[in-house]
Amino acid sequence: MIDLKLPLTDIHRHLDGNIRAQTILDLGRQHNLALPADTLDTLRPHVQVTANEPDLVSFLQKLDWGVKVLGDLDACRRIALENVEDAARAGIHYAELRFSPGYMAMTHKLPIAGVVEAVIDGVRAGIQQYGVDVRLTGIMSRTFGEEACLRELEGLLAHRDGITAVDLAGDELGFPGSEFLSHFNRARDAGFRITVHAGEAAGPESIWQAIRELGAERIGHGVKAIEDRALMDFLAEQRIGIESCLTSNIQTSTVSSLSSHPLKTFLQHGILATINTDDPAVQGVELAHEYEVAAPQAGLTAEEMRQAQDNGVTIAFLSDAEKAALRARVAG
Ligand SMILES: O=c1[nH]cnc2c1ncn2[C@@H]1O[C@H](CO)[C@@H](O)[C@H]1O
Ligand SMILES: [Zn+2]
Repeated sequence: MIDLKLPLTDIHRHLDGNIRAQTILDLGRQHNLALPADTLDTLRPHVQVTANEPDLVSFLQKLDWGVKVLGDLDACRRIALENVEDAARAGIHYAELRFSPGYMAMTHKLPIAGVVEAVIDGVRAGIQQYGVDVRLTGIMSRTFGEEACLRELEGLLAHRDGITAVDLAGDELGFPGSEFLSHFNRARDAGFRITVHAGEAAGPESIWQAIRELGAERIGHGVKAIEDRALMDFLAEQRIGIESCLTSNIQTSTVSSLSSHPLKTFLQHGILATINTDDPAVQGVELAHEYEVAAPQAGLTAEEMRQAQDNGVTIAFLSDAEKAALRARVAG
């Protein structure tokens, strides 16, 4: 259940994991690209999860067609703008949209800094048009290795003012956080806020590593913290928030069923855990589904959902004044 008096936030939402199927068709035609299907219905199974995937890496392949159709920087601007429209339609007041500029640039060899600029542009236009408050997080896609991540970081640094935070995402098992120390040292020196995907495919040690060595202020997913009581204590004490994505965790087979999802325990433990989508278009779910269907199935009470919703504002990458303004705007 969504509390209408509180801001609705989605602070873990991949912009390049939320490309509309119709837009994939349009861009495919526009750039003369061979797609696996040419109608919405037949394309859908290629770009959307239809049955739970066996693991994270299989799930992530569903994002590939969305970025393969990004034939030029205008296409990047378009999907950024549409993402803000989608967030507005979902009733979201404040969204942190994350994207991997190197992943978006890869197929058509677009300039990475150009992709960053186009996304910032599209999002700015969307904010004007739809009135949603948005911040951007740049992702380094670990799946493509250290060098590729360095190029992503450099593209993000070239547009430092338009980017709030950096993140590490992709294949957590194949590419441990320890390979990216220098990237995060540079990101922190530049004043970026830090969130890291950790404890999704790998265990609690990956979360410890993200906090201690990469400087994570928040953790994406963090599911495996449930296996380490000392870590849960630490997350609560240090106010390191968890960005939970319930349906995503089922679709990647990270958690076997919602009734065994650790979000409820995290909240009971006093951890600043939140409810988010991850990759809405790929998952075929929006944020309302997470509050109205998934969270109750994960055993959350109305009060626990309200707490999670409130935590979304508390751990947002905003200043205290911005958080207060956001709360006041919605409380009306
Ligand atoms: O649930 C997830 N876990 C880990 N990485 C993810 C998830 N969803 C998307 N990406 C990764 O984020 C980048 C695009 O924004 C890509 O690297 C994609 O694989
Ligand atoms: Zn994610």
